[in-house]
Amino acid sequence: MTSMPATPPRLTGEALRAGYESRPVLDGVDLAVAEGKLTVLLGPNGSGKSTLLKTLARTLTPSSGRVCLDGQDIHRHKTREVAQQLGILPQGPDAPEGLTVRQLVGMGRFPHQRLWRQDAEQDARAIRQAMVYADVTDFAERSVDALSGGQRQRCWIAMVLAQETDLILLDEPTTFLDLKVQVDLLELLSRLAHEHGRTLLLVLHDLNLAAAYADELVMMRDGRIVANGPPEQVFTAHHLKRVFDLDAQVLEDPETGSPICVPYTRQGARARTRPTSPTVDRRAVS
Ligand SMILES: Nc1ncnc2c1ncn2[C@@H]1O[C@H](COP(=O)(O)OP(=O)(O)OP(=O)(O)O)[C@@H](O)[C@H]1O
Repeated sequence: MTSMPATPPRLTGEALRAGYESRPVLDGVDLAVAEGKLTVLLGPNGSGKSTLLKTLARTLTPSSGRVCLDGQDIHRHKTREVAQQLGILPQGPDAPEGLTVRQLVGMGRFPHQRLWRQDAEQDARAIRQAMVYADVTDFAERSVDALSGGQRQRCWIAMVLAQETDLILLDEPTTFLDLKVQVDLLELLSRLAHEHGRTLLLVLHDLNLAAAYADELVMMRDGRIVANGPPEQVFTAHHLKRVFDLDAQVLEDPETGSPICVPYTRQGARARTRPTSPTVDRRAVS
């Protein structure tokens, strides 16, 4: 029996160098974003994660190397064509003043609309579904700028979901969200990949959530990829030290088998083993 050929990656970066005016950031990055999987980009502040995301989404033009969408240089595709296939949520986006949640989510439909051709039913369905997924239906008619940081973040996520693209790039989508909402969102994104075949690339800062939900982890430092592969292979004490300069031990989640990192907190450990106040033996007092 012949095995099915693996789907070739639709989005790739080859030998990417990119940055801002006189500040080079990406230093020769090669990345093929795994199809139908959830990939998480990890790295310390300033390591180039957002720059890589923006370069892959065509928001930033590389000074050398190229990004390919379906095998063709992404800059050769029309903007609308790219927007129909790739949705990006940048870090800390701003909504125009007074915009309601429903209007913001509706903006995700722009790439699918033309002056002379609009499918109102399809748009309304996509907007409704995205609002349910991101759990923002309750405040659909409220102004985005009158919401809390976490509620606003969910509205932006709904907007990207309403775009109904196969490729979804999210820069720190869990910022401002409480832990339960972070977990709910990662469950949803994971379902989009595993049940609906979407390809997701996210930047996260929470190492353990990244290790728990990612199919692939990409670890960056100083504009370069240091490690790339399934969490069980790359989420190691060695890489955490090399990428984050973090001293930690990596254990295995007894339920799921996912790697978990426990940072060594020397001060904390010392405080626990050396109590600051004298211990009182209650039996001696009574
Ligand atoms: N618009 C800009 N103009 C000039 N320099 C920038 C700009 N955006 C980012 N940089 C610089 O590029 C470098 C990489 O930034 P980038 O935002 O890609 O890092 P990051 O890994 O996403 O960081 P963080 O985790 O803090 O969001 C940093 O030194 C940053 O100061």
